[in-house]
Amino acid sequence: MTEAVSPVSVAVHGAAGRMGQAILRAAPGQGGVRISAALVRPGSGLVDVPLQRILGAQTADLEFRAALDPETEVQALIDFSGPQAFDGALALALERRAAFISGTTGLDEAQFAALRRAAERIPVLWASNFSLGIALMLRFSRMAAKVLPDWDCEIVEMHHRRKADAPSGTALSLGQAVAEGRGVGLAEVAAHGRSGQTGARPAGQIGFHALRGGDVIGEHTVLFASEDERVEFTHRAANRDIFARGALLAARRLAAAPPGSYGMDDILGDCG
Ligand SMILES: NC(=O)C1=CN([C@@H]2O[C@H](COP(=O)(O)OP(=O)(O)OC[C@H]3O[C@@H](n4cnc5c(N)ncnc54)[C@H](OP(=O)(O)O)[C@@H]3O)[C@@H](O)[C@H]2O)C=CC1
Ligand SMILES: O=C(O)C1=N[C@H](C(=O)O)C[C@H](O)C1
Repeated sequence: MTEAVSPVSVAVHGAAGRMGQAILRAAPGQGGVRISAALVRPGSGLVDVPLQRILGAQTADLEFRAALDPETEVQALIDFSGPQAFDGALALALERRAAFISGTTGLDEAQFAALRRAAERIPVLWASNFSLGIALMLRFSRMAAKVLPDWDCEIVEMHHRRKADAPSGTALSLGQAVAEGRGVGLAEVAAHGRSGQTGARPAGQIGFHALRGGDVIGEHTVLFASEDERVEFTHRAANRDIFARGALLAARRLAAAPPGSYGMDDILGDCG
């Protein structure tokens, strides 16, 4: 993948949120990118407030805005907002012919279809998780599911009390990887939580369990159990910088890429 030579102009959509702020803070330390806009919800109390007043002197010398100034250069748009705001972000990237990088979870099928259509016109990367550790865990999970076809698989995740969607997008991606490893459709084998007289666990089921509490940034375990043994893969995020760095790296790499649908594997390359 050819990288842009001069710093890539990046607009952040959802800039007031936990992830938006993490990206704005991480950008100055990450070479090859320049924040050109920080977009917040129209009506937000942050409209026209300088970023540096909220995020410190190292961040870009810009104000939060509710709309993109027509003069502002945007080569990549990074979106971490919510399903209700996602369509507007994608429309903006298409209008500007900018690369679209989104980590927003809880999207519906129509929104994923819109992403696929957009990829015919601009570079698009949607990932439920931008960390290196989860990219690796997706590979392990697919591989383990293939090697251990008869073992029971359960996916457990825990997040902070403010998370709006469940199970997490990452848990669903991990479930998808397991289903792919087994050559089955996830929708046919997924079970979300258990309660009451459930009966014995059906063979081949993939169970999802979502815990919520406190300020947990994101923890995921994929567990495979047989009668005699158990294998567990666990990833724990210690901060949001791991997601921010992944999204900024994707922006840098995709700004000069041809239209298409990209994944974190395209960005990170072969980890071996
Ligand atoms: N893929 C990954 O690696 C990761 C994905 N995520 C996902 O990213 C998303 C955001 O997470 P998080 O930052 O924790 O959530 P927050 O709720 O902290 O942030 C979302 C932000 O989007 C803002 N917003 C709402 N509507 C608009 C709009 N029309 N224009 C611009 N901004 C808008 C909200 O504004 P307001 O507060 O004013 O309503 C809020 O500040 C979630 O879907 C989450 O699951 C999170 C972490 C990592
Ligand atoms: O909302 C969050 O916080 C997170 N969401 C993503 C998800 O739904 O998988 C990724 C990460 O775990 C944090």
